[in-house]
Amino acid sequence: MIQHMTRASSVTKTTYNLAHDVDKIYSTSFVASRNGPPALPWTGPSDDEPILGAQDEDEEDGLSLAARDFDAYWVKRIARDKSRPIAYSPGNGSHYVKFGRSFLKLRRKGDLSGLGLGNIRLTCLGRDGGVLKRLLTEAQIAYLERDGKQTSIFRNQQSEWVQSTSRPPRDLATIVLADVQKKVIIEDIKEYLHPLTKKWYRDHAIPYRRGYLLSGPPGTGKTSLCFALAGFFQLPLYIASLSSIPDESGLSELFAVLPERSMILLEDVDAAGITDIRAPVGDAASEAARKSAEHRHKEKESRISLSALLNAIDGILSGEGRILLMTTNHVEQLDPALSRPGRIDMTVHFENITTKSAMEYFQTFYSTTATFNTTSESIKKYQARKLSSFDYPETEEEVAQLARIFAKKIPNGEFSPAELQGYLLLHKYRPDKAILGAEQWIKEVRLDRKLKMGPMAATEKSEELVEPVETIEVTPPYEEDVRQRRSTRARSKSVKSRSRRKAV
Ligand SMILES: Nc1ncnc2c1ncn2[C@@H]1O[C@H](COP(=O)(O)OP(=O)(O)OP(=O)(O)O)[C@@H](O)[C@H]1O
Repeated sequence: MIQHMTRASSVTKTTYNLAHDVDKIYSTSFVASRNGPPALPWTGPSDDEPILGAQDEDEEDGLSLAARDFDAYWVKRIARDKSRPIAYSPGNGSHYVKFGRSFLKLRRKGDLSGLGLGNIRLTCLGRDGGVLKRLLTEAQIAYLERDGKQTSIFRNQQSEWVQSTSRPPRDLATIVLADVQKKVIIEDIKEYLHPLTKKWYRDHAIPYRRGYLLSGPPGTGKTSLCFALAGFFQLPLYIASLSSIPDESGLSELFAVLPERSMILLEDVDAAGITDIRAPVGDAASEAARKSAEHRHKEKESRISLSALLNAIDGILSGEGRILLMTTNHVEQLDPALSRPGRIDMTVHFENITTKSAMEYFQTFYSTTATFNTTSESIKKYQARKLSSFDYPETEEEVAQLARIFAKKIPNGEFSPAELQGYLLLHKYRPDKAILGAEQWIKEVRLDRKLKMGPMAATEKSEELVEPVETIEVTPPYEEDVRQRRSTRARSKSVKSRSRRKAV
């Protein structure tokens, strides 16, 4: 909001950090905080007073030092953490700032305990408010330079959105999901975001909103897909869990202030213990949803009713232009009213890992481009040391060959991608060990599940569990395969050197 006044122009803003833009702040009242974003300390009370702590070292430098000498790196890292930069920001009240040649008055009001800036009112003397507009434009540009490519993530704190972090986008290629499913959802969102679609909705008097339901067992990539989609479309992601919202008016407030072109993720909607059930009495699916909701309501006493949730999603106060994503582990337990078209326009089903997807996952995990993506000599040496006892695949084709051997050992649909990721993380640099240890890992996970199910189930299931793992046999044996790869490599090297000699 920009106000022109007879003698002064002023602007009230709450969104941008002004630290980059103002040249100097003349004030004696500052708030020192270690909570603020360390990269953006405000100018301190005096130019001579150093800002304590330094910026984070360049990531590549840190990695190089760690690769050479982990102990030295760790001492430095801890010292740096202990002297985290202290950010000074103007306290509540009036301050004077110099921006270019102009003096501006800055008045701050609000809660200084959190990360937010509270309410800042800027006033400049004179009739020309242009200096304020310039300041805000520069602040916006500085913000975009710093955070433009990152995915901004907001979480609800009670009934307010608070930016929790910005992080580099997750590549969609790292999500194991059938290519066709990925393509369908991306095309659908593209179509929705198209300006002609918006016009079409308006012309047909249909509320311009789109909803997706992501369903599947735990750890199959529902939340990860939301992060990746937000990164792909460069949209801010707003995440809320129904159980953390204090009451129904809080819920509608959260939906009402969502900006156009944003994504909102409601996690585990089946687990929220919604308090009224609208499924019609009669058919079996609705009955199941009703019973399960009643049961969960008894257990959780959620403060949010189903009608309030439906109202927030598509009521009159709910903003337009946003994309709603809901995740659930039990699609069958959702009230049909929640998932009807108009609220949920597309459902994406996630599954446990299949033999085929295990192969793809292994390939992404050990991709040579991801592992050797560095120009630093010390990091290369470190990797060479780590891999010295093993002939790490040099090409993507070699990784694919190993992936095929690995995938044969993974039974269809028994393990989640999260479980598989946990296992492969134990062998980050050793795809050979991941292959050799797979049967043992499968046995251990099965045993672990049996123990978690309790002694009764354990006895019932014991038959199943002692059965040998069906997919164990690997032909050719792993060692033989490595030998084959080595001899192919040696052959291709000798062909290359022969043709080089010929060329000479
Ligand atoms: N399909 C997948 N592709 C790639 N990584 C995955 C996949 N599924 C799970 N993961 C990995 O497993 C972890 C958990 O995944 P995520 O939180 O997305 O699962 P979820 O389906 O949302 O689980 P929950 O239902 O328990 O919330 C993440 O670290 C993620 O990298």
